[in-house]
Amino acid sequence: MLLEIEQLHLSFVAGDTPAHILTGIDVDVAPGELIGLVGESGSGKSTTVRAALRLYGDEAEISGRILLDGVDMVQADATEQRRVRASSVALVQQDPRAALNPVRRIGDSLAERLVKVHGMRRAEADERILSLLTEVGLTHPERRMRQYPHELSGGMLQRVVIAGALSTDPKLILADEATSALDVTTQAEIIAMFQRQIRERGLGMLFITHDLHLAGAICDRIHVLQRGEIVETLQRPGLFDAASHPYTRTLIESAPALARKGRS
Ligand SMILES: Nc1ncnc2c1ncn2[C@@H]1O[C@H](COP(=O)(O)OP(=O)(O)OP(=O)(O)O)[C@@H](O)[C@H]1O
Repeated sequence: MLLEIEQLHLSFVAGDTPAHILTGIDVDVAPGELIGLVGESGSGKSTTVRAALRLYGDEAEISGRILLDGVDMVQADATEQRRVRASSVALVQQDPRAALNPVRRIGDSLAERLVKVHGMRRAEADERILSLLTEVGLTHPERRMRQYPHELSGGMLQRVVIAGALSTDPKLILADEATSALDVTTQAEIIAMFQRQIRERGLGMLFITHDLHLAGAICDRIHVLQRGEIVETLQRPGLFDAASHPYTRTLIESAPALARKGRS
């Protein structure tokens, strides 16, 4: 298993009264699986991912078990947590501009991690990045490497961020609303590329989205999150047919009929 979250509870403790955010979350992702975590804004999706990576400090109190690539991230010290984050897993978030340094050329930004953290020679890093930029569907990859983030569109930049995420050969990708800000065509292309990576590299992916119908079109299994609690898990075959929780039914029915029709 690449990710095993078992009975994760989380409270933010800054301020006078602790805010209890996550209640008993259970999520597993195996190699080659595309697992959805779906809920409305504020339901706790990003908090679950950030907690799994142990990106919170003292402000969050965590209990439960989080195994990332076999390492217990709750018990591991900070050095071990950093090692797992650098080698086994990649996080892709909604805003690619936040993930890239605006005053550095794209090639320099992407190569830096490979050279500094993974000890690659710069020429080797450049070659790898060039091939990944091509793989994620960017035209003129050599030119892109010399450009700055402001010279590229949001969709192109998200492809750059995904190439960077794949460059360290992670086993697991945490995609947190990674396609939500993109137009439908780019979204479809990036999702097709994710699916290819999952099939060809045996990657596992936790796909976090507020869009239940999108998750329904691509995921093997979907956990529905409401106010920090998984209220229902939808499985194939059947998926939406078996949905019984009122919150899941509301999410199913709230999508425009056209979108439902297009994706069914
Ligand atoms: N650092 C923090 N301190 C206190 N509360 C927080 C913190 N981070 C998140 N929260 C609260 O936790 C709850 C869940 O937020 P979270 O960002 O995980 O939701 P989400 O489902 O990812 O929503 P969105 O799609 O809008 O990002 C919210 O009520 C939010 O205000």
